Order: sequence, then C-alpha cells, then structure tokens
Amino acid sequence: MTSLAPIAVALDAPDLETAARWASLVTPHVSTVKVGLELYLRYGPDVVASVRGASRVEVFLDLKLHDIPATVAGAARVVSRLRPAYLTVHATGGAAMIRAAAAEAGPTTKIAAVTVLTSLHDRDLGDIGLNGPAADAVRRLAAMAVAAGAQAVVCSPQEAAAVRAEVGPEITLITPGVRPEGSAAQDQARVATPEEALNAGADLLVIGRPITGSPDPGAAAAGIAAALRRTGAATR
Ligand SMILES: O=c1ccn([C@@H]2O[C@H](COP(=O)(O)O)[C@@H](O)[C@H]2O)c(=O)[nH]1
Repeated sequence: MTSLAPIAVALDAPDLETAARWASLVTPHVSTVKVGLELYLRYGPDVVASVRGASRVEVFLDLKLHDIPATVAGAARVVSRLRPAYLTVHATGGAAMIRAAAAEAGPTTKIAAVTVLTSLHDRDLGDIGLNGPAADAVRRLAAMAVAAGAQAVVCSPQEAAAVRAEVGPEITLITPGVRPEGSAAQDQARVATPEEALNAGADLLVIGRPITGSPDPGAAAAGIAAALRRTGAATR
C-alpha cells in the first residue's frame, strides 16, 4: 500500500454533495481534507462528518478565528468536539487569543496560526498595518504564535524554510499557496510548487483548485502524490 501524500485538499465547494464527492475521490491519495468558511457557514458542524465519510482522513477546519480571547476560546471549545486535526486562528489576533484557543482545543486538535495570508503581496502589508516584507512579518508572527501555544503555523512555501528555522522541528508547518508547475496562481500571491514546499520544510501542503478544478480530482491528487514520491520530496 502506498502512503498518503501530505496534502490537505481544500474542499472549497458551493454545496455539500460536491464537497463529499471530491473528498471520496481524493482520500485514497491524500492525508487530509480541508473544510473552509463557505461550507462551514452553509452547513455547520455536519459538514465534518459528511466529508470524512467512512474514511480515516484527517479533517482540517479552516475557520480562521479572530476575536477577543473569550470569544475564540468558546468557539474553539465548541468545534473541538468535531475532533478536527487542525483548527486555524489568525495570528494577528495576538498571543492572548492564541493561548485561549490552545487551552480549549482538545488533545487531538492542533491550533494552527495563520501568519500572513498567501494572497497578500509585500506591497499590501503596509495597508493592513504590518511591517513587511512578508517574510519578516511571517517569521515574527510565527514566533509569537508558537510561544503562545500554537502547535502549527500556516505560511506560504516561500517562508517555510525561515519559519522552520525560527520555530524548530516539532511545529507542523502548513503551506497554502501551492501550485504544481504550469498551474495558474489565481488569487495566490506567494506561491511555490509542491516539491519546493516540501523541500523548504513544509509538513502539509494545502492544495485546492489545482485539484478540485480538474475534470478528475482523484487523478489530479494521485498525480501530485506520485510526483512527490518520485522526487523523494514526500519522504523528507
Ligand atoms: O494564507 C492562507 C490561508 C489559507 N488559505 C486557504 O487555502 C486554500 C487554498 O486554495 P487554492 O485553491 O489552492 O488556492 C483556500 O481554502 C484558502 O482559504 C490560503 O489560501 N492562504
């Protein structure tokens, strides 16, 4: 049996039937499926069971919580009952907020701190009050988030090596902004290929539209997984 690729397929579908179909097609090949805001806001907690189906796939709940500590603590407590492997919060919510989320996440849920969205360019940072370039802001936010109890960090593959050096080997590095060679970047600004991301130290690659936009999402996921195995990147 071949091992599952360290890929979280972003199930950014407009409806549950499509998301569940994509999940059933990709789960023979990837370790994780990611549920984001569109699905969760439309269907609520039931969506997690629907995309899990009968598989043992890990679920990444990408809700990007960002509020005062007490509110985020309550949200983390409630969604931890769904036993997601990861739950995201925005690192810019600050250390107290991250600490509150980490205190409420169950033992099987890692709080993943989103540093600087991969859709932002260096030139966008000033407008949102962050001192750039993005690589510096990501490194600062990652260090703060981990010190506050985050067990995973979300950054672009372009910052993965610097973040790994900053936070050490125990923290799970998750990288969206992954595009196989020749795929359009779409609204992603800081991108790299799957092989580059893993070689830079990423543990889990978030890939959505390059897989789900394919006429055959199962084959697209299998192709990326096989390419990673061929280059040896997946066995880093
Ligand atoms: O910085 C971030 C944080 C989260 N995301 C999420 O990842 C996927 C990427 O999907 P693609 O189709 O591969 O672009 C999407 O669900 C985002 O919400 C991110 O892109 N960047």
